[in-house]
Amino acid sequence: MNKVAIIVAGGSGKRMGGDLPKQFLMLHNKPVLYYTLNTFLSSYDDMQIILVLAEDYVDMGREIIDAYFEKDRIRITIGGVTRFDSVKNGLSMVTDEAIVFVHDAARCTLSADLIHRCYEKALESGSAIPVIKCSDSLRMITEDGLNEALDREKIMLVQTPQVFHSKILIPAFNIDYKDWFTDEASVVEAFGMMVSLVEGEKQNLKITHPIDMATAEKVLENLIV
Ligand SMILES: Nc1ccn([C@@H]2O[C@H](COP(=O)(O)OP(=O)(O)OP(=O)(O)O)[C@@H](O)[C@H]2O)c(=O)n1
Ligand SMILES: C[C@](O)(CO)[C@H](O)COP(=O)(O)O
Repeated sequence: MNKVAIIVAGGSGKRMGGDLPKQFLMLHNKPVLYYTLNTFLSSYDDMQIILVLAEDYVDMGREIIDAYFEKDRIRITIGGVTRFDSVKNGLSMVTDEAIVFVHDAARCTLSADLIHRCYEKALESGSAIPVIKCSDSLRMITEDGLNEALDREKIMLVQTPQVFHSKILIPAFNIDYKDWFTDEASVVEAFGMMVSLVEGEKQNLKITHPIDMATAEKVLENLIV
């Protein structure tokens, strides 16, 4: 089956702060985006990439591709205002039937094993959403402004890549945007379909705040053998 990864790198990294979006910050002398692209390209020889970039950062993205990768496996498209828009723009370039991986550029420490696990599950069931258990206790703020404990055994933390058969994901993204669409699973569910979960991995952190850069650097030290 064709394999296409839509790597969403069109965000501005407000929570990280600074002038440069986090996907272009350096970890061990290479940009965050390099590690994400490299893991996807190495995971399968026939993996194709659609890289979604904000218009102002297309040149920077091209420079990374030119410096490190074979150009013929990576296409670039422009992102949108929301993550949903960026994924939708990427999906518009998927023309053949495929297993589609949607992945945050900011999750640069995932393993190829996770990509393989998601692919196998999506082939079998149509979708694969990686999740991990929560190691903190959880509280929900209730409508009356108070709070109550949640059973953490019933809560899973959701990661990317979120992987679907193109026959599911493309029509799902034709529905109207809702502000609670924080990932592809929520879009597909709103479209009326269930999603399948697979075991994610703790190392697959989403670089969001400055402290995450130090953690990612440490994780990469163990990944780069
Ligand atoms: N309009 C957007 C918003 C986000 N993303 C991408 O979606 C991924 C997950 O988003 P997040 O971690 O929230 O990144 P930012 O939107 O850049 O961060 P922030 O919310 O702090 O501004 C990132 O790889 C980001 O580049 C995107 O492609 N297009
Ligand atoms: C897609 C995601 O990474 C799954 O955990 C997450 O929902 C992205 O959220 P953000 O608001 O863009 O940080």
